[in-house]
Amino acid sequence: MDLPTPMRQALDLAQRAIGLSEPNPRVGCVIVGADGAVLGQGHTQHAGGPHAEIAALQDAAAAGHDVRGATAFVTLEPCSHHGRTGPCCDALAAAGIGRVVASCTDPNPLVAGKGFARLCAAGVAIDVGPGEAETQVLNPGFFSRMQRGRPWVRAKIAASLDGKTALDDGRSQWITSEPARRDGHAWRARATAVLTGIGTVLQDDPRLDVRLVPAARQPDLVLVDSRLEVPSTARLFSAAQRRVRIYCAVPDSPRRAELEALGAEVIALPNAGGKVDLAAMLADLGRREVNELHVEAGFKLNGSLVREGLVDEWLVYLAPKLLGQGQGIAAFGPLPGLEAAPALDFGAIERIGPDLRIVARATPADRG
Ligand SMILES: NC(=O)C1=CN([C@@H]2O[C@H](COP(=O)(O)OP(=O)(O)OC[C@H]3O[C@@H](n4cnc5c(N)ncnc54)[C@H](OP(=O)(O)O)[C@@H]3O)[C@@H](O)[C@H]2O)C=CC1
Ligand SMILES: Nc1c(N[C@@H]2O[C@H](COP(=O)(O)O)[C@@H](O)[C@H]2O)[nH]c(=O)[nH]c1=O
Repeated sequence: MDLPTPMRQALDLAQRAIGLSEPNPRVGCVIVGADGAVLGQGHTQHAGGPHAEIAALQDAAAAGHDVRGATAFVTLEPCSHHGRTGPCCDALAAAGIGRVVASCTDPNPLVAGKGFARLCAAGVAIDVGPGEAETQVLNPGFFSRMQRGRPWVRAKIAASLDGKTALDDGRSQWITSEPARRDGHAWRARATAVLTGIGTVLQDDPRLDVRLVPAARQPDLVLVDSRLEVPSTARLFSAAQRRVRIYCAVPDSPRRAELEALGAEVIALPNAGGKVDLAAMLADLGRREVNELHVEAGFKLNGSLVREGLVDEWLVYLAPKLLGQGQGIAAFGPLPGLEAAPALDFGAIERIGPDLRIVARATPADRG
């Protein structure tokens, strides 16, 4: 079905909220008069700032447009609750908007349908549906958190053409090109948080921040470190204004206070094997409003995440290089074999500089 032009414009605006609106969804709004002229438009701003509908109403007011009787095209059900901002449905009704066309109902079970009900009660006509699939694709993390109580997990891997992600001795070396690494930073920037394992920190001392592309905010850093071995001097602590959470398996470690003094939050979630309980960690991150979780980890943590069925999407960069048998480390530790392998669907495949970028998603049946 062809989308109405204003809804297409609203979806384009929603894209601009990527990396900005966390933990709020990426939403766009276009207000159109009876003659089809655009009266105001906007998208979700930073958390605590205006939602898309308010930004569009403000835009219309700034241009001196009268929106009474106009139609608001918005990519998600207008909110009905007092959160960091006031309810958008009340603002639309108070401004005299005559009709709201929304892509879909809010996936938050606590508020779903309430915005529409309030608009109806205020005499505003409602249409729901155009752009629903596009809104879900744009907001996998928000929908995942609301519907499954955990983030959308996207694991990035940078590998040689034969799938090796590090040298045998674990030495850090760039495998992929500078354009591919810059592209990887853009994916970091859209995530609420970046996750890594202690093995990667001890080997590479990575920063795992966004430096190669502009960023409205730095994603949080999440570290899986069973025994709290991360050195206090690790570079991941040096990024300014970034929240660092460390999941461990030792509730009473003497290192906790030292790491907390560096500003890190330390959370003990042990599993039966004395490592971090990864499913419980994802549920905890969901409660802490993490929408998209960008994983850059080594073969051990990647392997555990795959074996537990916790990865929703793969972002794989392949460099035109071959390391061959006996050289280089595979992207994953042992997996259960071809019969039990998780089913994946390829999505977009693009060339980034000299490398390839492949996006693959776990099929819905294989997502947790
Ligand atoms: N090319 C690429 O895309 C990337 C490559 N790398 C490379 O990977 C290498 C490091 O790999 P690796 O040592 O596997 O590091 P990881 O980042 O996978 O960290 C692994 C550690 O996480 C801890 N852990 C805690 N709970 C769990 C759990 N439930 N499941 C699995 N692990 C858990 C374990 O520590 P403990 O035993 O203490 O419990 C384990 O040793 C480096 O050489 C690095 O350069 C890393 C990232 C990306
Ligand atoms: N080797 C490799 C990558 N490795 C990943 O990048 C991390 C370093 O991040 P930073 O310290 O922020 O620059 C490193 O620890 C590992 O997770 N990434 C890539 O895009 N291409 C590559 O060839």
